[in-house]
Formats: sequence, C-alpha cells, structure tokens
Amino acid sequence: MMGRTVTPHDRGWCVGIIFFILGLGTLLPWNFFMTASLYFQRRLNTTELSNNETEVVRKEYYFNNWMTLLSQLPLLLFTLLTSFLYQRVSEMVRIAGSLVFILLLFILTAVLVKVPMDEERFFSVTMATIWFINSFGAVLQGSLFGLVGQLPQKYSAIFMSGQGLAGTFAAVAMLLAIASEADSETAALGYFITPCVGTLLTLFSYLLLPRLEFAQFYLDRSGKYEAGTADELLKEDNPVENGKLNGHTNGSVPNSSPNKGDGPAEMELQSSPDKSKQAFLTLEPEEQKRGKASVVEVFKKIWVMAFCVTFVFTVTLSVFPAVTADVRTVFPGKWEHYFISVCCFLTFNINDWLGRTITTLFQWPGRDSRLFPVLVVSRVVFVPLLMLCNVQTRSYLPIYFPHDAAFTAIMAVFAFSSGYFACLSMSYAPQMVEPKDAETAGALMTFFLALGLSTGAALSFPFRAWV
Ligand SMILES: O=c1[nH]cnc2c1ncn2[C@@H]1O[C@H](CO)[C@@H](O)[C@H]1O
Repeated sequence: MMGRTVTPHDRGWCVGIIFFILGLGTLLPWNFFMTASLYFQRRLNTTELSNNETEVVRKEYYFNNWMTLLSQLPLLLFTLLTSFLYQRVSEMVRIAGSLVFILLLFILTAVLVKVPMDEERFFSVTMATIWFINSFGAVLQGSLFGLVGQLPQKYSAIFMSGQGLAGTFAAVAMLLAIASEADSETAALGYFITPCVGTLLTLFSYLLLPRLEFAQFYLDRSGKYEAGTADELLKEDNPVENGKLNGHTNGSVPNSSPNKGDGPAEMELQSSPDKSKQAFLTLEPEEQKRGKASVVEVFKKIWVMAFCVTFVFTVTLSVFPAVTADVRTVFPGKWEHYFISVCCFLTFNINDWLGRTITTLFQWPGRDSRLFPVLVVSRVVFVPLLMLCNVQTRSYLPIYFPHDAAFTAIMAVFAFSSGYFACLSMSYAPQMVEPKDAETAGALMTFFLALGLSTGAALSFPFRAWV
C-alpha cells in the first residue's frame, strides 16, 4: 500500500477552478444556441406561400416548440442512460468525446450561417443539430456530476456555480447584440463562435485534471492511491493511512460519514485508525467484497434530494422564460428594447448564479432537515406571483404587479431560491451515499434535474395560456 498520510490540498484552488470551467462549459453552448432563436426564425420566414391570388400566408414552423421538444427528449433519455450505463464506457471517452462532438456541431452551425439553403432543409438540419447537441450535453452533464460527486461537497457547488454563470454570459451577449444593433447574422456568428472557444477551453481544463494531485486522490482509478485489498488491509498496521478506507476498498465502514476528506469524517479516520480498522473487521466478507450498489438502491437513499431538484426546476421552468419573457414594461421608449433582457434574463441569471454560489459558503437547511423539502415546495407561490405581473397579451387574470420594479424584485427572489435549492440538492445527494456510489448518485441526480426541466417546460404551455 502506498504510504500517504495526509489528504492532498487543492493547491491554488486549481481543481476548484477547473470544475467551475467545466460547469460553465457544459451549459454555455446550449444557452448561446437558444439565444440565437431570432436568427433561426428569420431564416425560416423568408418565403411567402400564396394559397390563392389575394391571400399571402407564411409557413409556420413552430420553431420554439420543436426546439423545446427536441432538446428535452434527448436530455431525459441520455441522462437516464448515463446513470445506468456509465460504467460501460470510460469516463474519458464520455466526457472528452461529448465535448469534441459539441465543438463540431457548433462549427457546423456557425458555417451554415454563411451557407444559403432552402427553408425546409435548414429546418431539418437545425433540428438534427439540436437533438445531437443535447444528447452529447446530457452524457457530458451526467458524467461530470458523477465525477464531481466524488469530491468534497463544495466542489459540486462550484460546478453548479459555473453552470449558473453560463446563463449570465448568454444574457450579457443578448444585451450586447441589442445595444450594438448587430444584424441577426452577425449576432448569430457571435452566438456560435463563442461556444466553440468555450468548449475548447473546457476540453483543455478536463485534460489537465488527471495531472493534479488533489484530483488524482479522489478520482484516480489507476491505483496510485488505492487502499489495497481486504486481505492486505487486515495485515496492515494502519489501514487508513490515506484516509480512503471507506472510499476505495471493497468494503464499507458502517457509522462513518461518507464525506471524504471534508471535515469531521476525515479527522476521525486520520486520527483514530484503530477505530476504523475495528469497524472494517466487523464486516462480513461478502460485505467487504461487495461492489457498487444498484441504481435502485442508490435512489432509495437520495430520493428526497431527487424530488427536490425535480420540483425546483419544474417550478422554475413552468414560468421562466415562457411567461416571464412576455412581461411588458410600463415605461414606453427606448427602455422597451432592453426591458426583457435586463429585468427578465439578466436578473434571473445573476440571481440564479448568486444563489448557487452562496452555497459554497453556507448550507442551510441541512441535508436531513424536513424544512428543506418544505421550502422547496413553497416556491410554487412564485407561479401565481409572476402570472399576476404585466404579462401581455393576457386573457383571464388581473394584473396585481404592473410596475417594472415589482416584477424585477419577484424575479430576483424566484431566481435566487431556484439556484440556491437546486445547488444544495445536487451537492447533498452524493454525500448521502457511500463514496463508491457517489458517481451513480451524481449521474442519477442529473436525470432528475432533466426531468424537472422537461416537466416545467411542458407545464409552461398551459400556464402561459391561463394568464
Ligand atoms: O441542461 C441543463 N442542465 C442544468 N441546468 C440547466 C440546464 N438547462 C437549463 N438549466 C438551468 O435551468 C434554469 C433555467 O434556465 C437555470 O438555472 C439553468 O442553469
């Protein structure tokens, strides 16, 4: 067994920064792609068909509806597949492979900006691109949440924070496009080339990861830090010298927190090896040899967090952006051009990001607290609150909050709580299972995140109609 006695430090926060970039890099491409929706609609609305001499009708492609469907379907499918099958394909192939394909798809989309094409074909190619970007994006996210789940809890929060910043970047890009009065083609080129650069950077960051000692310690499967077999451990004087007894041996240590190297659990392992050794010796041989738990077993331990992340995103996506993007300002004039980008998209994304980032500093309520799901469920009040803002056009509901400031304030709390609770759920779940199952927990939680996004997106259609 290797003779390490101390958990390595994340020197210069390198691993933290890499996971932040990985988070940013997973959501940036798709966020930018969606921001270009105006460009796609322009290209699909050029020819006019006349059905008789007098009337001119445009072929309606329902671009946004198809985009929602063809992005959510592969996201659900492939996050689910990733949670069950991730062990069959190496992590390197899943992560680096997905990034390369996403890069290629964005290069293709950028090139197409300059290639003339008839509408029908353009529509088909775009829809296929949307499907594949989201398929690879799903594999990428599931794998990365699995990876980050094996690190101390703070790293999941850092990863989620990176994802949150992607939305802010997209909102700023949208504002820049409006302010510079760029035509839709130039704006689109910006929306497609930025993610190419972003994805390349993300790929390089990922490839750097195995070189860092801190990452090797938690993620390495080459055996450098492996604690050895059960037999070896029984012969060893100090079976927990690298603090990973309950992490990478074949056994599991009851009554010890799975929270590797992140606080009291680590202290206990390192300061009282005899206690842990005794705990290990009391295990049945079958238990010592047992491998990873099944997906269902993992689900039974994390179902509360799975429910929470699903619910958070269901509420969020049921009104954002379908309902909130139709709110109108009460101040006519130039401000009208900026109102939605600033008060809806920028406000949402900045506060979502703040909510996520603050969980690196404090986590409340705790992961076993009943209050946690109660607070998550109470977020439904934001649905009526936002519907009662100045959404136009409207058919049924009265307007209670006409003012821009009221709408912006509601958006801010709505987004902050969304980011805060989503991030806490995603970071708690891998800590509720044994370290050997943390990867399964992370991948499975990604599926529930996607389930929340899809359910919310589906509900947004009736909710918009009921305003
Ligand atoms: O694919 C995804 N993975 C994780 N989070 C996502 C994804 N798509 C959107 N959001 C999150 O949903 C909220 C509203 O857009 C934002 O918090 C955004 O980060």
